[in-house]
Amino acid sequence: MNKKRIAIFGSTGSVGIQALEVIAAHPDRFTIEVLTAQQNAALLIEQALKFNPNAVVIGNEAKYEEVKNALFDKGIKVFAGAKALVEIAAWSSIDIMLAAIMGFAGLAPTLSAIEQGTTVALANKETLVVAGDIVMELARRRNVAILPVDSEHSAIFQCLLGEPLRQVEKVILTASGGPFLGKKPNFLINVKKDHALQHPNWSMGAKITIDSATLMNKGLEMIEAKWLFALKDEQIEVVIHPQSIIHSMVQFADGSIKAQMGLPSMKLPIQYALGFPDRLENDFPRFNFKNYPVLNFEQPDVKTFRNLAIAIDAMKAGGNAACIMNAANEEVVLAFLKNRIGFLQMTEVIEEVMAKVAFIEKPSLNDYYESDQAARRHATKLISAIVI
Ligand SMILES: NC(=O)C1=CN([C@@H]2O[C@H](COP(=O)(O)OP(=O)(O)OC[C@H]3O[C@@H](n4cnc5c(N)ncnc54)[C@H](OP(=O)(O)O)[C@@H]3O)[C@@H](O)[C@H]2O)C=CC1
Ligand SMILES: CC(=O)[C@@H](O)[C@H](O)COP(=O)(O)O
Ligand SMILES: [Mn+2]
Repeated sequence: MNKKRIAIFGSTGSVGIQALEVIAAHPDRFTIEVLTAQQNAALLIEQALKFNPNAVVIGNEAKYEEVKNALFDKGIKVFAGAKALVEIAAWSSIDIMLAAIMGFAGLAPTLSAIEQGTTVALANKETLVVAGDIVMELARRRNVAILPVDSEHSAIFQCLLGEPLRQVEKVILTASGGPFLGKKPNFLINVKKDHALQHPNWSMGAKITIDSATLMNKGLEMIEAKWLFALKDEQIEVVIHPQSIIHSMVQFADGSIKAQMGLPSMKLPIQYALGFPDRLENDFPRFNFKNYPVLNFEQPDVKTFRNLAIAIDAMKAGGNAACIMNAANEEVVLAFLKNRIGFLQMTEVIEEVMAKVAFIEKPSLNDYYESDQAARRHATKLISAIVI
């Protein structure tokens, strides 16, 4: 069997590190072709020395010398900068590009891989939130498979196998509710990043962990599901499920519901996407029903966690609305992580930015880039005026 040559864009992040663990456990199946990082040169070097890729890219050009000096006598090519990420994503030697960069920055390399005709294992949900129409249309034209890595979308993908899309009534995305499930604004007004970073079930990067706490993550995931599975807005529902055992569900035309479940670990959806269509054996801990006598479900509180309502409105508005929202969200999450703004102020800034940046009904890719920039400029201005 030919080994699949994997490029991990964002190998130093939470998804990237777990992907390397999956790959290390299956040396008969996978080799590493490319690894990329933004700031973490030390970990990128360590990963490269272990996995011996053809090339690495360090996004931050100031770290090029450090990476080059560590790897130049190992026969590993070293590149730096955002342009290199896009160019190397187009290498024909890559069988699967794992898109695990965080945020809008993941869009350009992913488009480049799709343009080349390379299968994409997609963790970076922001790519579809920002420009889902363009990304999916390009994938259709280039006949490229986009394999979901996000746990909910992997669940839906698995539930849909063998089922015609026209027989789908709706998808039901499960949400843990985050660390502040059940809390009200009088509590949320005082929460700090240390508490918000304590996700009840998943260990993830900082940005997505804050998104889970505000429920923005579920809003982003509704938009991601819309594009991935060609759904109408009204076919996408969210239910709070605090245990994160059911990863998501699909309800069909006859009312039957299929759910995909298991312990909350990203290794399974990562392995499933990389190994697809095979299910690879592993030693991951198994779910035991006896340890979970009760699974709970409830409606999301969109009055308190307004980010979810904002994202639903953006999804329905279409055009560049979700792109503007995403850019504002990336800026406010960063500011919250730096203790520059409060938890509830994140939502206020996003709303103000969305009211300010011009709506475009049918954006081009360039329009998306410009909307992203305009939203960030406006968000930065609003954030800098906040005193906490
Ligand atoms: N973590 C999880 O369990 C899940 C994550 N996702 C999605 O996967 C993506 C990655 O998440 P996660 O792994 O948690 O994120 P992390 O923050 O842990 O890692 C992000 C990765 O992207 C790199 N990176 C950050 N900024 C840039 C940039 N501007 N240009 C190039 N590379 C950059 C980082 O490099 P460096 O560290 O070197 O700076 C790092 O390798 C996100 O879109 C997230 O929503 C989806 C489902 C679950
Ligand atoms: C692991 C994963 O896919 C995350 O997106 C996770 O679902 C976040 O949990 P929430 O349900 O709290 O947003
Ligand atoms: Mn998810």
